[in-house]
Amino acid sequence: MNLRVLPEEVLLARLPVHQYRAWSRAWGETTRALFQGSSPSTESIEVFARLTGTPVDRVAQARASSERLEAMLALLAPEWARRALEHDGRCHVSKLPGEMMGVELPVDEEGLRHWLLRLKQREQALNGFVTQDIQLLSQLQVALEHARSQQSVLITGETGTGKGALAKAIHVMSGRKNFVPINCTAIPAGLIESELFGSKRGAFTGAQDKPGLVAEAENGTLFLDEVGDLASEVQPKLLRMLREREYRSVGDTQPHHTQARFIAATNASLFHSVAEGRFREDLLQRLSACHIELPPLRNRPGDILLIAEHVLKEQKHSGALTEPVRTLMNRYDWMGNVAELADAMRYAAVASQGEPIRIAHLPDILVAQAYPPAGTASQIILTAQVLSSGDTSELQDTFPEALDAVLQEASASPPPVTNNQEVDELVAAFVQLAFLWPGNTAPLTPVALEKALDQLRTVSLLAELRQQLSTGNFPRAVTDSVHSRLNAELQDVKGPPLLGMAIQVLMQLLGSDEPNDRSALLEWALKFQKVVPLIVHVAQAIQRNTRDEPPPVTALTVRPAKEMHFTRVPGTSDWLDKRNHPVVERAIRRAEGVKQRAGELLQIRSTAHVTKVIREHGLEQLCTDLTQARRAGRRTAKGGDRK
Ligand SMILES: Nc1ncnc2c1ncn2[C@@H]1O[C@H](COP(=O)(O)OP(=O)(O)OP(=O)(O)O)[C@@H](O)[C@H]1O
Repeated sequence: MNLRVLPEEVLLARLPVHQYRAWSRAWGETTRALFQGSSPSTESIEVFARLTGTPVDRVAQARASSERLEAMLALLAPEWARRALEHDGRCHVSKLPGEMMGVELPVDEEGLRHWLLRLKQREQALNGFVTQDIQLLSQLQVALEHARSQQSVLITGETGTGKGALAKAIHVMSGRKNFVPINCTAIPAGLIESELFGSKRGAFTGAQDKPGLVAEAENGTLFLDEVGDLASEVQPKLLRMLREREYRSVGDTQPHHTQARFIAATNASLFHSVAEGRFREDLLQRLSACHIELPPLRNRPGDILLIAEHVLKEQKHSGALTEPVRTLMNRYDWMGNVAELADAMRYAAVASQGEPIRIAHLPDILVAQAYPPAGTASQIILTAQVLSSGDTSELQDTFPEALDAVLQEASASPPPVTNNQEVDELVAAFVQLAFLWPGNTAPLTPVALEKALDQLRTVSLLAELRQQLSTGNFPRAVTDSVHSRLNAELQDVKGPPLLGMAIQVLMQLLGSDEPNDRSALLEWALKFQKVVPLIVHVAQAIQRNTRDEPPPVTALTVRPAKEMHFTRVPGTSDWLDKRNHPVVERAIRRAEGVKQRAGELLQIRSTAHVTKVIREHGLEQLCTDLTQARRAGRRTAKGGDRK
């Protein structure tokens, strides 16, 4: 049975651990998508098929007739299912972290040893080539499968996407001897033939007996970089060599045989070049026995920080990036792809002298291009991040004016919302600010809660900071005064961020099963002045319900003291009242995607995780109550209409 739903197999034989994690995350998300709702999307079936190496129609059929992953696996892999049922120790369906399911693979020890050996080899090979992009991972899979063959590989992709790095990885995997690169652009047309094939003494002026790069790559790999620029007179000779594994040195009459393996790379479209007559079609066919197209970095944004950390570690740096830097890196348009990213990180590693990378350590061009325009929500996010990163010298050095503008704007009125993206960013800004609330696991007392409620008005908190910043002396005194003021304010606000919890409650509500189009919700709910009071209501509800409890109350266990309905909590009905009700209704109906977006921005990968956080914080009951209250409110409103 060619079914590869085996994280263990991936772990042991197919991918190194960090890539296995990406794989298993995709696996988890896909299986969840498959089993959420009644009919799974075509996309999730396709992804599942790709991940498992099972034909799409078989997956679709199996899914149609099973309600659980185990049952589906039983259809696709009955032998495993039988053994799993019989509790065969080495074959069972097991739960992986993050509620994922996996099937453990029965392997004999000999096989396991063999796999481990191969794993080690692969890890080494792909050490310098990191990705979590699922499409690229499957391309790598193809590459690795071809590694040991003698077939030529053609790697295409924009400049700096890592063609050379991948060629090297394939070479290492092949277990061959030398890796001999040649850049076909760099060598003049007149010289390339002798460079490649070698020459006989006297073949041309100054010619010596010289073996070429093909000979050097015997039993190894010849990497033809920028092959699209290969001189047209050399193309037939290369073709002959690929076909017959034979070539002649310049000036030599005797043919030589070669066992070299050829990997070619280009950022030009060879298909175009063929159409324009600049590249031979038969040569292209020969070179591309296995073709891998490397996607540009903009199509795999999840790789940006992963590769950045990897490059930093290569530079013996800890790999730590401050939050604002992460934001800027994600905003930057990496035209030069991984090569540009790697250069930027090498620069930052030197500039930071081992400290976590801050904005000031990044190349100027990156900061200038990626820094969001003044007054936008994105700028608020960034500002909030900088403030919370505890290193305001970054701001003073680099953006005092920008910060001032942001804070002024934010305190005067919510940033203007011009389009959906801006609205999204506002949400993000708000959620970010909420999550920046300093917190720890010490008890949350009612007094502290009172204070926290005051501070829930994030905008006024920012305004206060602005006040502090504008009256203080740059640089140290300001920082100190801001910090001491904040510290005094927040001193006894302990526990996980209250505002964050409240937002999660809100998101849980808004992310209820109603589908699609979030713009009305966003327009209504996610402007600061409207969300803040709502959040405060929720927070006050928590407070009221905890007041009866003798303090201290640990925030981690903040939950209604007894079974209660949210509608009974005084002060909460006004957001469900007639005036707001239709708006809330509409908003909730259009809420799909908010949790996900917020989750993404918080680097919480799945909505399930957000839900988990809510669960962990004991807010589930509150959510249920809120949802019931909403439904009850809806019924009342309908009843009212009928009257
Ligand atoms: N996936 C990756 N993981 C880690 N480092 C990478 C990755 N891809 C590329 N790099 C690094 O980025 C740099 C540029 O990569 P490389 O030279 O292979 O790109 P290229 O596509 O061959 O560029 P060009 O088109 O200019 O020849 C190298 O330092 C390489 O090690």
